[in-house]
Parts: sequence; C-alpha cells; structure tokens
Amino acid sequence: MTDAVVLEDVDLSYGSRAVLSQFSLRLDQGSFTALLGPNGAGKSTIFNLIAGLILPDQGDVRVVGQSMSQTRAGLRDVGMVFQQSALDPELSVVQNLRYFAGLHGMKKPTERIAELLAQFGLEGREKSSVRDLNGGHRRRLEIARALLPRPKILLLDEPTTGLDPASKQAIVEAVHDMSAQGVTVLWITHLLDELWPEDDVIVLQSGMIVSRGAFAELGGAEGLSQHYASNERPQL
Ligand SMILES: Nc1ncnc2c1ncn2[C@@H]1O[C@H](COP(=O)(O)OP(=O)(O)OP(=O)(O)O)[C@@H](O)[C@H]1O
Repeated sequence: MTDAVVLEDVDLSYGSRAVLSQFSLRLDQGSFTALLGPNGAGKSTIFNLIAGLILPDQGDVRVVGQSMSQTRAGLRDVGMVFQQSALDPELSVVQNLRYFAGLHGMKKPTERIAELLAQFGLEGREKSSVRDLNGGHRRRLEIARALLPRPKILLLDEPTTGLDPASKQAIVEAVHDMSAQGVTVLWITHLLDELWPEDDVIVLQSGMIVSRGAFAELGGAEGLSQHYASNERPQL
C-alpha cells in the first residue's frame, strides 16, 4: 500500500495551547478512515493540517508524497467538505459546479460534471437553485463539488449532520464508493452508525490516538461505546 497522507512527529500549538505533540499518522491510498473523538480532541486541527490550511510548528505533513510544510503543492490533491456550506445558494447546481471548476482551472468540465451528477443522484436537478434543494441533495452537491478536480484525498467534517436516515445512507454509500475507486477518505464523525465493518477507525483523545483498527475489530458501535464508557468518552 502507498501512503496517501503522512503526518510525522507533528507539533501544533495555538498560542500556549499545545494540541498535538509528536503526532504521527499514516493513511493508505484508497482507505476510508473515520476520525472519532470528543470535542477539542484535535480532529479539525488534523483536518486543517492535511488540507494545508495550517502548518505544523514542527514535523512534516505529506500528501501524496509532497510536503505541505514546504511547498503546499499537495493542496490541489485534497478535496474538502466542511460543516459550513461552500455553495452559493443563489446559483444553480450546474452553475456552482462550473464556478468551482473555473477556480481549479478546469477547461472542459462538462463531462466530469455530468459524471458526478449521476454518481450523486443529482440528475434532473442541474438547473435547480441551490436554495431550493433539500438538505440531503445540498450535501451531495457539496461532496460532488469537492470531487470535481479529482482530488486524491477527500476530507469530510461531519458531512451528514442534520440529515434524515435515507439521505445519510446515500452519502455514506457514495463516499465509500469513492474510496473503493482509490480516493483516500478521512471522515470526521460522531455517528457510529455511519461506519462499515472494514472501515479504519481512529479514536483521538487530547491529541493522541488511543485506538486504531477496523470498525468490526474494535467491536463495532457497541464495543466502542463500552470501551469508552468508563473513560473520557467520545461523543458517539
Ligand atoms: N484557532 C484556534 N485558536 C485557539 N485554540 C484553538 C483554535 N482552534 C482550535 N483550538 C483549540 O484546540 C483544541 C483542539 O481543537 P479542534 O477543533 O482541533 O478539536 P476537535 O476535535 O475538532 O473538536 P470539535 O469536535 O469540537 O470540532 C481545542 O481545545 C480548541 O479549543
């Protein structure tokens, strides 16, 4: 397996608040990894480091072999879906995608847009205004948008928050499909029912990895809940 993401001996502080100390992490290409942990554990910090939005104080962050700390050349390989919407509600579905394609210098995005609309069940909604989409379709569009320039890494911060079970399941399946096609996925979540038995799960507490393994090996939802019941417990 090739490492798509490597964090090596990373230190990161916000002022005097040390969040990560000598933190290391590797993600295989095409893996689906869920990052769990209580509020303040450092999940978003790791996300922002991989995205190149912040730089480590010490150590190295490499994305598909490129050191983000030095060149940030790996930035174009990372797609991001934040909790906050990155869509323009006044534009249509296709206009949003075309606009983002333009930002990424994609000259002929029509085919890629059609492919993603089909993959995310958004066919027939091309001309709908984002304002008129339901929550599930908006989140799907958000993910399709992030995938437009074919990033090798996809980072998602609680992408299903507030969605109904059917919409949630559609997104979970679509993103697992992406990882089966070779995209490396890092999925921040508090919801264990989103995970599949073979998913790689990392439990983070106070900036440290306290458990890592396949979801089924860690005992699934029940095992993870019990394990942390008497400990500092992630919000599950
Ligand atoms: N810009 C910042 N300035 C100062 N402190 C920060 C900043 N961003 C995060 N922190 C602190 O760093 C710690 C880790 O925050 P982080 O957002 O990475 O955790 P998290 O696991 O993503 O939490 P949550 O589940 O609440 O999003 C927290 O104590 C937080 O208050």
